[in-house]
Order: sequence, then structure tokens, then C-alpha cells
Amino acid sequence: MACGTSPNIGFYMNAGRSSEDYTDNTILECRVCNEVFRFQGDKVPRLLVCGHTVCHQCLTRIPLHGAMLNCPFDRQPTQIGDSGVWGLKKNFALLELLEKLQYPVPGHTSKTSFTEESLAKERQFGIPCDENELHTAIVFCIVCCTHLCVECSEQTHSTRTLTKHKRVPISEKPKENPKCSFHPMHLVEFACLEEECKNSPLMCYICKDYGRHVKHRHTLLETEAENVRRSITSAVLHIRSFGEEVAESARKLGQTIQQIEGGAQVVQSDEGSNAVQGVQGTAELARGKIKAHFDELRTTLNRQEVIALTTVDAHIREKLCMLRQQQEDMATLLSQVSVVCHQCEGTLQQDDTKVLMAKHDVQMMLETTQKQQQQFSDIPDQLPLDPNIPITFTKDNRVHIGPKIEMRVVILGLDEAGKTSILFKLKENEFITTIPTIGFNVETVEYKNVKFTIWDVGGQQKIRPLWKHYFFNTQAVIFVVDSSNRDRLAESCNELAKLVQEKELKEASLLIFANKQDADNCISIESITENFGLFKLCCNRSWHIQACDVKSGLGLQDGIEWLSRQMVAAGASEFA
Ligand SMILES: Nc1nc2c(ncn2[C@@H]2O[C@H](COP(=O)(O)OP(=O)(O)OP(=O)(O)O)[C@@H](O)[C@H]2O)c(=O)[nH]1
Ligand SMILES: [Mg+2]
Repeated sequence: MACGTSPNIGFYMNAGRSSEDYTDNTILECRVCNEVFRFQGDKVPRLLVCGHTVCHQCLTRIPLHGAMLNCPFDRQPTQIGDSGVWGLKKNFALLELLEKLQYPVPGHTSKTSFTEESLAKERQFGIPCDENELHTAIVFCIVCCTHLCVECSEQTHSTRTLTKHKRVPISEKPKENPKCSFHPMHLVEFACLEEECKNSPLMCYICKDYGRHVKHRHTLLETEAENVRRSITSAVLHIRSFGEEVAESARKLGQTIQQIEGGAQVVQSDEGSNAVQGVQGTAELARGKIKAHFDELRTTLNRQEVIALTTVDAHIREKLCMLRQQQEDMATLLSQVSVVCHQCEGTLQQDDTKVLMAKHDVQMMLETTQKQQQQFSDIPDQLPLDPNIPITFTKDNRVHIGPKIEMRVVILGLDEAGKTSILFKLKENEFITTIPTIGFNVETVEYKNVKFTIWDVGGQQKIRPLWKHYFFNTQAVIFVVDSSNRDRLAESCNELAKLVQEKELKEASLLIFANKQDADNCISIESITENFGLFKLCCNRSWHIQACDVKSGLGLQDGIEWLSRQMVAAGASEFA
């Protein structure tokens, strides 16, 4: 581009931009490579002895003739010292012109103003001033490429031209590419993109054009660095959001720990003010529940113990009372016998006439005594001489004395479900003709060692409110469902749902008879189980559903067997 073109160069401070940044708007270019001169680095303009100016990079590519470098325009030689192209002077006039075109603000001064704080910050880099090594550099002149302290910066750049040199704080000094480790005379300018070179991608132009990266895909170092920066920035963003997630989880964990532990917590009142309040943690709540549960168990156990003792005491009282009564009877009998003996002996002592006269009375007495003797000889089999008091416990901690375990059962269900039919089938093994029950029927049914007292209560809607009067002391509920009547399933389920919530039936076992299984198209126990949601409805209680039909008696014994097993606690089953 020719020198006279209209100056319209964008403001820039970073000497490391790629050539794409300098379009038609730029004016000062190296005439060898047609790239714009820069304030420093490989595009800095350097003067040859003949007066021509070539960029640093192009000069490094011109082959040397001994210590001489020939000008690419007029072939005039320029002596190159030990420091090579680096030793050639920069074309400051050109650089100033370049700067002028780039910072055309009237009255602009490059004087950098610092606060005490920012001065201290720049001094931290500890770079000595290039003018006086006893001073610490604060600024970097990007035209002269020198590090300067404030005083030296003012002194060395006091002329009208130099004062316009752009000087930036040390912290903003443009980075200069390092030297190539294979060709130390040259700067690293490119990055190799081949996979095999990923561990050492840096290269100078010699590596790129003639050396180990010949024909490798490559890009400008700055471009690749920018790509890497972008990917790192996006990774950092990702990691930050990951970090936030971790922090959020940690916060929630902390919150959960606090909720478990409880203790003093800041709580906002209705008026909006904060107050410290002792909050009960879930650990404490759980402990409280356990304590309450065991307190309740202890209370129940104590109550059951009292009832059991009362039962046993009543039994003992009754037994002792009967034994004492019999003991008294024996004493009376004994005294009667001794009276008879005494009278007979007395009669024997008397004269013949008196003996004859007493004969009738004596015979009467002896007959009575013989009768008593006969009665007495029958007694030993009936005498309650067994001192043992056989005790059995059922699962509900009721005490049972003797070989039979007694169980109170109530049969409930909708009207016409077959409750009465079931009761009489169990009792008499007969399928009787029934009439709707108004009130109740009660029967005892024995099965193995269990004696069931079964209360059958009418199921018509208007008398269902009376069911509750049969709950007290009930150890099991038999709920009868008419499996042949699909239309009343929901009503039946509804009644069962109410029953399982009854407090008095909390501990009662639940046997569901799916009755009338002999009917066509009857509902299976699986369907009833699902339909009623029995697993949910009856959780925490012992329950069982049994298919049955009263006509054949199918399933009834199985149901009663299940019921008896529910009652019998470990140890009591030996009576079975
Ligand atoms: N096919 C068939 N019919 C039965 C069965 N069980 C009972 N029934 C009949 O069902 C009807 C009602 O039987 P009940 O035993 O009186 O019914 P319930 O549940 O006692 O009725 P309420 O006393 O009104 O609550 C009667 O006609 C019985 O013969 C069975 O298993 N199969
Ligand atoms: Mg009935």
C-alpha cells in the first residue's frame, strides 16, 4: 500500500494481531511481504545502511553473505553484528508516523498517570528501568520497546515527537513471542495443527517452511492461542457452573444435616424480623416417636398384665372357693360318720330290749351313711385335686387357663353376603335357609384348641351403626364379601375401609371371606384384593382373604385354621 493513502487506522495496542486485522485501511507496509509494520516484534521496521526499510521478519529471511546482508531493493550490503538482524536500528521516523496515524487525537499525550496504588502494583514486576537500573520500571514504551520508570519516561520522551510515544503500564506490556528453540535467531510465529505434533506445536518460519513441520497444517500462534483461550474460557465457565452445582448440593446437605440435628436456628417472624429459635430436628422427632411407641407398648402391656392377673386371680379364687366348699362338705360328712359310729357303739352297750327298740333308727342311720359312702366313693374322680394352673398366652397377650383358648370373633359384611349361613355351616356343618338378621346371632365353634365365640351381626344398612357395639374385646373380624354381586363391591369396600380405621379393632386380625364362589361369573380373590386395594388398606395388621362357598363348605376350614394360627402364640400351639 502506498504511503499517501488516506489514514484510517483503527486504534490498537496489541502488537500481536494477525495481518488480517490490517486491511485497506492501513498504510505503512513492508514492501517485501506487504504486511503492515508494527511497533515491535517481527514486523518492526528496521533501517538498512542504504536507507531502505524492511520489516524484521523479512530481514531474518534474507540469506547472509558472511556478515553482510544485501538490501532486497538495491543490493547494497549492510554489516550485521553478533546480534544479527536484532542489532539493526529501528526506523523510528516510520514508527512515529505509524503512531501518529494510529493515535490522531489532537493534544493527545502518552503520559501515563498513576496513583500511589497503581505505582506499587507496577513496581511489583521488579523490572529495572532501561535508563537507570537503580530505578524500577513502571511503563513500557511500545515504540522504543524500553522499560522505564516515571522520571526516565518523562526525561527520555520529552521532545515533541517522543512525547507522543505510546507508553503503557508494565502490567499491560504486549507480550513478545519467544525464540524458536530450534532456531534461536527466529521468533515462534506459528502453531502446528498436526496430531503428531500436539506436544510441541510451536514453530518459527524455518521449522514451518524447511524444518520438521514442512507441509504440516498450521496457523498463526496468536490465532491458535486465541482458540485455546476460548476453549479454556468455555471450560472454566462449565467448571464454574459445575462448582455452583457442587456448592448448591453442599448447601442442601448442610441444610439436611441441620434439619436432622435441629438446634438453634434463625427463623423469620410474621413481622419480618429474625429471631433465634430452638427447632426440633428430625432425629429428635424420630427418638420421640420411638419413645412414645414404647411408652404406649408399656402402657398396653401393663394393662394386659393387670387383665391377665385379674383373670388368673378370679380363676384361683373360684377354684379355692370350690375346694374349700368341698373340704367343708368332707368335714360335715366326717362328723356325721363319727356320730353314727358313736351312736352304734352306744346301742351295742345297751340291753336287749333297747337294742331291739333302736334297731330301726340305727338301720336308717346306716343306710344314710352307706348312701354317703357310695357318693363319696364316686367323688375322687371328680375331685379337683390337680394343683396346676395351666396358663396359655395368645398373641394379643391374653391369658387363657386350661386347655382351650377362647377367642371372640365378630362376623360383619353387607346384608345377604352370607354371614349367618357361614356361622351355621361352621357350627352345624349345614347350609341352612336363613332370614335377614335383625340384631345378632352368637355361637361357639371349637376348632382344635381354640374355642371361638362368634357374633354374627345383621348387615342391613340401617343396622350397620350398631356394629360398633360388638367391637370391644374382639380379637378377630370375619368380613364377608358376596363375590357373586359385582354391583355392591364398592359399597362393601367402603364398609371395610371404615372398619379397619376403628380404634377398637386396631389389633384385631382380619379374615375376609370371598363368599359364594360357587356362583357363575363370581369375582376372584385376586380381583377383590386389587379392587379393594387390600395391601394398602390392611397394611400393619394381620389379614387374609379366603375364597369360600357355604353350599359346599369350601374354604371355611382353611379360613378358621388361619384365624386360629393368628391367635396362638409361640408355646400355645402345643395344645393344637
Ligand atoms: N350360592 C350361594 N348362596 C349363598 C352362599 N352363602 C349364602 N348364600 C345365600 O345368600 C343369602 C343370604 O345369606 P345370609 O347368610 O342370610 O346373609 P347375611 O349376610 O347373614 O345377611 P344379613 O343377615 O341380612 O346381614 C341366602 O339366600 C343364602 O342362602 C353361598 O356360598 N353360595
Ligand atoms: Mg344374617
